[in-house]
Amino acid sequence: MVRNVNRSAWAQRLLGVDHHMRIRVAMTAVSALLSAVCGGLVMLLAYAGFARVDLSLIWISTLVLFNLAVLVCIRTGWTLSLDDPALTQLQIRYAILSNAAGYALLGEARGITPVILSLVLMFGIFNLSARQMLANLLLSLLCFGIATVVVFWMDAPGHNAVLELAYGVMIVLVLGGSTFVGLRIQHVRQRLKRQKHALAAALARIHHLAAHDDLTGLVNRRRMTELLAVERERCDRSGRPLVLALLDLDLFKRVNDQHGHAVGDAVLCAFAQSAVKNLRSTDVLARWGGEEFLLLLPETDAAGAALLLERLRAEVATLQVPCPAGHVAVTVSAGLAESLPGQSVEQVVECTDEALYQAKAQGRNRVVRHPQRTPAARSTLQPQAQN
Ligand SMILES: Nc1nc2c(ncn2[C@@H]2O[C@H](COP(=O)(O)OP(=O)(O)OP(=O)(O)O)[C@@H](O)[C@H]2O)c(=O)[nH]1
Repeated sequence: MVRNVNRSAWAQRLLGVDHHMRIRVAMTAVSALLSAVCGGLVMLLAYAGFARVDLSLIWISTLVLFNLAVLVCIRTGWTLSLDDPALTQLQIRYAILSNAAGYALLGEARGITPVILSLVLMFGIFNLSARQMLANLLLSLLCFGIATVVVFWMDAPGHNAVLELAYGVMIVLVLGGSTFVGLRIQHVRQRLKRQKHALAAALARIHHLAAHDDLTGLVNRRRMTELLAVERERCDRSGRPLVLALLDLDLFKRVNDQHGHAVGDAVLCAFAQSAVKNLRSTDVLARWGGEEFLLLLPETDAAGAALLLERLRAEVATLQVPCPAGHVAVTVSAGLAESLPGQSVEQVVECTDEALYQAKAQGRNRVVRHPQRTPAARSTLQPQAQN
């Protein structure tokens, strides 16, 4: 257990804490390790007489030093502000130049360099675009073409027209093949990425549909019930009363009967839009039933809520919803209630329903506040405003 903790502390120190940093450092370290192994192989070939030891040493030293410098730059966070914080393109471009130089300098051991390069190109698969990969392939072919000319020009040991031709074909095949595989993997990755985004969008849409009313776009009854439970707990903690209002479009059946269901739907939408415009961002208006809407007013006392509802009622009365016959006008009635200590959400909603019933009974197009907070008025419901 203690050993595991020590090991992870060491891993954190070496690779960093950030997930992306860890991946960058690990990838660069693996690439550096592979370069070191390839360098070892070249040295082996040099000591076996296939390449000049001094040139091989210079070639390997620059390769290892470059890799170490890149590793330090990444691990210290120096590259974080760059577009390519993993320095992938720089590493690959360096590998292309270095291996092409190796091809020209390493004598009979030069055949190993295109293989090393194809290995390095693989590291670009995850970070480079298809365009960058193709550009790297072209640069590789160009550099190795120049290196081949240099081999002939310098009369490098062991060179021979047939052998160089074979190497040339192999270089094209190895680099072209690794780039092709890289492009395929890129393609699959891009498709997976697109599918992931599409799935995330579909999931967000499903969440939205589960919580919202299709017609008006308002929060639906299910979601409102959850929000009410949360607000109830908040009120319990703060000692504030829960303030709710139930709103109902007046004589809405008549709108449907006279103008048709589609116009009725348009009226519902127009009402919802107009109401939302008059609310604060913290207020929540939900479609509670057919033409019934429940309004949750956090951080608002009943007096403030009554003022807001009155403003909303007046605004709705000015609505003119276009229809084939001209315009439809509607009014709204509202029942307002404020919770007593210990009252459940259902009880408060019941109070709003009673107040709404009174608003309708008193002639509609008005706001009625439930009187349960004012004991003197318990037997009568108080109209707040009327036309
Ligand atoms: N167009 C449309 N109509 C709906 C929708 N949901 C409910 N309704 C209609 O709303 C009407 C409600 O009518 P009632 O409950 O009788 O009440 P009202 O005519 O509004 O009268 P009061 O409430 O007493 O003012 C019914 O005709 C329902 O069919 C809807 O989504 N779209």
